[in-house]
Parts: sequence; structure tokens; C-alpha cells
Amino acid sequence: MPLQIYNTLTRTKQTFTPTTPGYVGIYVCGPTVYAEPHLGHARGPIVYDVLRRWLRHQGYRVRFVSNITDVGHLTDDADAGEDKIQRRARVERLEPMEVAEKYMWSYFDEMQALNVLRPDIAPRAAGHIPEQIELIQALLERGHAYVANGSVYFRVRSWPSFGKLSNREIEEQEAGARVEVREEKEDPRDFALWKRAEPGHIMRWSSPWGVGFPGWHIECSAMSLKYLGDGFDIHAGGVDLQFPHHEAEIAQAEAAGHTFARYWMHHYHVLLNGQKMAKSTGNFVTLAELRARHEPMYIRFYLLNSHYRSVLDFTDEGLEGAKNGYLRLLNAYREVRRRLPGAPPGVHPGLEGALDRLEAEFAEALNDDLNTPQAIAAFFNFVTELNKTLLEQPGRESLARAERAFAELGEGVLGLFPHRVLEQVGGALLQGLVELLLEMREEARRNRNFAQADRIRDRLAELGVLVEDTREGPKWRMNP
Ligand SMILES: Nc1ncnc2c1ncn2[C@@H]1O[C@H](COP(=O)(O)OP(=O)(O)OP(=O)(O)O)[C@@H](O)[C@H]1O
Ligand SMILES: [Zn+2]
Repeated sequence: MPLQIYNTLTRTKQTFTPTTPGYVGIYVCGPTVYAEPHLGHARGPIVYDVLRRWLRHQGYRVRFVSNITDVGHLTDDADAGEDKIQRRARVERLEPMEVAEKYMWSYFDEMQALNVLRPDIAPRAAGHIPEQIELIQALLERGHAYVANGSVYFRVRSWPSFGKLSNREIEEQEAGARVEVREEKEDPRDFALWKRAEPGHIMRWSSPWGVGFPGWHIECSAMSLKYLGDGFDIHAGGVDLQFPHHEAEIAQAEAAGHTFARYWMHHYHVLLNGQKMAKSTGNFVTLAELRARHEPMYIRFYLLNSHYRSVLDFTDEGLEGAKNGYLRLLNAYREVRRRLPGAPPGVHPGLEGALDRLEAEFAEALNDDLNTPQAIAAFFNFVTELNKTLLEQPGRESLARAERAFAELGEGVLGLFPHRVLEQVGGALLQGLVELLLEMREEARRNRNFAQADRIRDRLAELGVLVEDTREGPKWRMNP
């Protein structure tokens, strides 16, 4: 079965076929960079990272674009309120662009720690003002926008398909708008493409309509079309963005004469205490806090262990459980790597069969609307079978294939086993030294020098090397 994607536009799972055979363009709405990223911010990037890796694994060339919003996102969705970045700049006594830099880099650092591949392009809204102005001009020429008082608004009435993505009526949009904003609009449903800068507004650019700044939605239409072209393949973001942000993006692009994205993917929220994790409400746990307590790969595994179209209510116990599951897979991978150099030549039919099943189940899971928990389940099934076959000393060819499965599917596609995690035990020198210490510990025990033996074990534990005494002698593993 080829890749099926649930397309919000059609509300069905559809077979994915790219516009240009062999190439896939993906655009993901990125963060507004005015605060430290929280766990919710990681879900989308990790899910779409797996999508990107999976397409690449299947031989596609993928261009992955994810923007940084550094201007235009107001505290109020109805074109009123203060720019979120400017407000933060006031609080921190920084330049707005300092705020944007600071939190953009925290975001990139967190994503890197979570083994999310860098976007091919991470365009910033403030760096694409001419492109946005050009798109607004096209809308004005076609009568889908109008100038009012130095601001430009999209004329929703002129675009009947507005609302096709979310099927939603737009009345709420009016609710929070300040009176003067409402008054200059022809229709309360209209939204800002360009806003006149009030005297205190620092982030300002010249435009044909006077000094101002772009509306939040226009950046994504302008930048996705610029870098991915008309009719690009996949546009993604959180469900909260479906309306009004994505509706506006579609209307702006199509009303200006472009064909817009063909598949729309939306991930559901990470919750905390039953509510959406969000910067603006203060209901969140930052990635930095979590990373101080947990290896980042536990966090990635935790997020991938639920389907992106279901909400995920975060709990500490859930994350703790993910850790155990993750370590089970990681230890199996390490064991395969450890055995490989000394394995006798040969093919082990049992292991080969388990690998066939893993590959088939894994592909089936990801092709079914990116069912990552199912793909992880395929790995668990495999590890159960692998552990059985390891008792029979499988030959090198089969072990090498098992190693490739971990490397190509576990790391290459799911991104769960970066070199860093493996290297903690992978280095031959480290391995040799630990084994030497364990030999000395055995010797100490034979000489009834238990204090010495315990000291070696405890010192190793402090270094993260856990020693377990089994019937076959001491075994050790790293606690990452
Ligand atoms: N709790 C969450 N779970 C999943 N995705 C989220 C969550 N919060 C935000 N996102 C997604 O992260 C991206 C960046 O969103 P944004 O910067 O607006 O974050 P936010 O925390 O919701 O901010 P605010 O509270 O100010 O609206 C968007 O794609 C958004 O859908
Ligand atoms: Zn967007």
C-alpha cells in the first residue's frame, strides 16, 4: 500500500502522489519566537520530521520549509492587540529582533537535541517583506483586498470558498476586535494583510500604503509559494492553526491566482492537565526543563508513541514509561552491534523471518497516515523475536541486516538512535576499559576483597555504567 495521508481539505485518507514525480515539497508553520519552546512545540516538528525522513527513505527528494514568525503575530487573532515579539521586547528591555534571535536559537537548539533534521529553508517573515507586499498588491489588483486608513484588508466576501478547510463560520473573529479596527473593515470577517504602524510600533517598514507591518497570515502564503512553487505538495501545522490562519493562507494564495497546497496535515495538541499547552496561558512545561531530567530521545520516543491525530495528555508517568520502552529497543540495538564483530559467518532463518516481518509491518504502519505508535510496536515485536534468536548465536549476515534495520528504520526514519546515544557504549576503547574493570572486580571478589569489588561497581554506576550480576557472569549497560 502506498503512503496514505489524512487530508484535512477532503477529510479523508488519500493516497499521496506528488506534483512532480520524485520530488516532495513540505511547508510547516513554525513558531512565533518570543518565549522558550515547550513540549507542545516539539510534536509537530517531530512528526513532520518522520514524514520527511520516510519520504526520503522511499527515494523522494524532499524540500522541507518551516518558517520562523518574527513579526506580525498579534496578541489578539482579530487584528488587534500588540505584536507578541514587541511586547516581549518591552518586558525584557531588548530590541524586538534580539528577542526573535534569542528564542529562535533556543528553538533550533531544542530541535537539534531532539534529533529533528534542520529545515532546508527556515525563512523569517521580517526577511520577506517585499514578497509579502507583492502578494498583497496582486490581491488589490484583483479586487480581493482594499486599503483602509493605511492598512490593507482581505475582502472575505469576494472569495466564496473562504472557510473550505475548517468549515467554520467566522463570527468569533469579530469578538475581540477593538472598535476602531472593526470600523475600518468593510466586513468584520475581513482580516489584515498589512497594518498601519501606530507611533509606538517599533517594527515598521515602508510600503505603497505607508509605514506599517505585515499581517500574520500573509507571510506563510508568500514564503511557501516562493520556495515550493504553485501546487506544492504538503502543508502542515497544529489544529489550532486551521482557523483562521490556514484559511487565510489559502484564500490569500488562491485569490491572487496561485494554486496552493494539495495535502493539509494537522497534528493535535499536547495537553497539560487537560488543557492545551500554550505559551500565552502559562500552561506548559518547557523542553529545557524536561531535558534537564530526561535524555531527549525519551521525549522524542514519548511523542512518537502516540498518533499525531490524537491529543496527548502529558504526564510524568507516561514519560517514565516511554523511557523503559525506549531502553528496551536501544539495548537490543546495542547488543546487535556488540555481537556483530565476533559473529560467525552465516544466515539465521529465524532472524531473517523476523526482519521480513519488521520491514513489512513498519512500512504498513507509516503508510497508514504516519502511524508511528504502530511502527514502534513493529520494533517491539521484532525485539522479542530477536532476543530469542540471539540465544542461538545468529550468523553475521543476519546480524548485519538487523543492524541495518535499526540504523535505517529506527534512526534513519524514526530518528531515535542518533550516533551520540549509541556511542556511549559503542567505542571500542570504552568497551575494553569497562570489561577490564569488570575483570578486576571479579578478581577482587575471588580474593574476598568485597570492599574493592563494590567500589568498582559503585564508581561505574556513578559514571552511568550499570553492572548486573547474572548466572553467566556480570553484564553491563549504559544508562543514557
Ligand atoms: N500544545 C501544543 N501541542 C501541539 N502543537 C502545538 C501546541 N502549542 C503550539 N503548537 C504548535 O506549535 C506551532 C507554533 O505555535 P505558536 O508559536 O503559536 O505557539 P503557542 O504556544 O500556541 O503560542 P500562543 O500560546 O502564544 O498561541 C504551531 O504549529 C502550533 O500549532
Ligand atoms: Zn503559517
